[in-house]
Amino acid sequence: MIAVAGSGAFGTALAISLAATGQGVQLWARDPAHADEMRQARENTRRLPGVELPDNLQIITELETIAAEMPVLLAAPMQRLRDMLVLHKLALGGRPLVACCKGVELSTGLGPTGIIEELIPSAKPAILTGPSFATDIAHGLPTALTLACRDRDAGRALQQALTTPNLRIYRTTDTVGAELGGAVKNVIAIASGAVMGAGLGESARAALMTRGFAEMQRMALELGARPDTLAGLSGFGDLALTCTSEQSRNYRYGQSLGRGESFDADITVEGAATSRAVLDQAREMKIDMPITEAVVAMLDGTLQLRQAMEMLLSRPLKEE
Ligand SMILES: NC(=O)C1=CN([C@@H]2O[C@H](COP(=O)(O)OP(=O)(O)OC[C@H]3O[C@@H](n4cnc5c(N)ncnc54)[C@H](OP(=O)(O)O)[C@@H]3O)[C@@H](O)[C@H]2O)C=CC1
Ligand SMILES: O=C(CO)COP(=O)(O)O
Repeated sequence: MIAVAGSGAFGTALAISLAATGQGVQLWARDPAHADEMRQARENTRRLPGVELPDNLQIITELETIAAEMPVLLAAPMQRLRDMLVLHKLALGGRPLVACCKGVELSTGLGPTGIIEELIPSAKPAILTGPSFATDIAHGLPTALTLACRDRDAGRALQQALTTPNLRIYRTTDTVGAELGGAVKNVIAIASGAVMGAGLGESARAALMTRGFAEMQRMALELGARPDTLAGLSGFGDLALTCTSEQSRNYRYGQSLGRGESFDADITVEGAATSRAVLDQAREMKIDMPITEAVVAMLDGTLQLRQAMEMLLSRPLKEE
């Protein structure tokens, strides 16, 4: 038995995938009307339309009903994770909590496991991240993810619990690397989408992805991440997926910036707030992150895409 808190696209997809092992899965929705809709339609029409919810997936609206010590996957957006934990602190304590969000909190500079540690010290924090689109997971397409947990034994148990026939889980204790890979790749995906939206070409995108990967490494290694984590699913893997697929909301958001079009403000775009949080931290640590800086300036409207490209191309020539 396992529980997923948050019935957005990703939480629902993970719940469906976990249910495919035959075990009971509880999926928590914060909005009772949404829960009722899902119970009646056996589908999450709001967030993940077109996929049936299996019979062994139970929709719940009270986190207090989840059995003690059972792991809970936390599938709220990054900037909402704190609110969710504050509200449900008692129900979530004393168990493994697996963050399924990507990013850095704007108000504190913390990643998901840092927020869990701060608010629910009795929990065992972990993060599930890596290249995967919710619809792919929900349709049972093969996917590989990284589970990062500083507690080695808890990490092993979670790896077993979260593996499904189509979802292969790799394990690490490097939460810093796993979190930063997932956070920075969304910033670079916005930049990649902008370059493609403006018609600057695939060669420019490849350069941006590579130099974006260098930014990811610069910050993460300084913070103690391991190089192999960044080269793995949660870093390079997710960067490659998100910077090249129109399934990605961060990429599509970037495309609309590049085309000078507006974008639906209700769509979750984690890289927007995270780019600002990463840049704040980079400035504090005196780390050079020019692509992140350009993304933030474009989001603030202080720089147009063409100017951003000129800025990046006119930087002093240096060794790779
Ligand atoms: N979608 C994907 O393909 C993937 C997503 N992720 C990550 O998963 C995370 C969630 O994204 P995703 O599921 O796609 O987002 P969605 O936009 O589909 O859904 C967001 C969900 O979070 C809920 N929520 C919002 N605020 C709160 C809150 N304060 N407390 C509790 N729940 C809240 C929403 O509830 P309500 O509906 O009631 O508003 C909704 O169910 C992101 O960090 C994303 O990067 C990772 C890999 C793949
Ligand atoms: O994280 C993801 C793919 O791994 C999903 O990307 P988006 O949030 O950009 O849709």
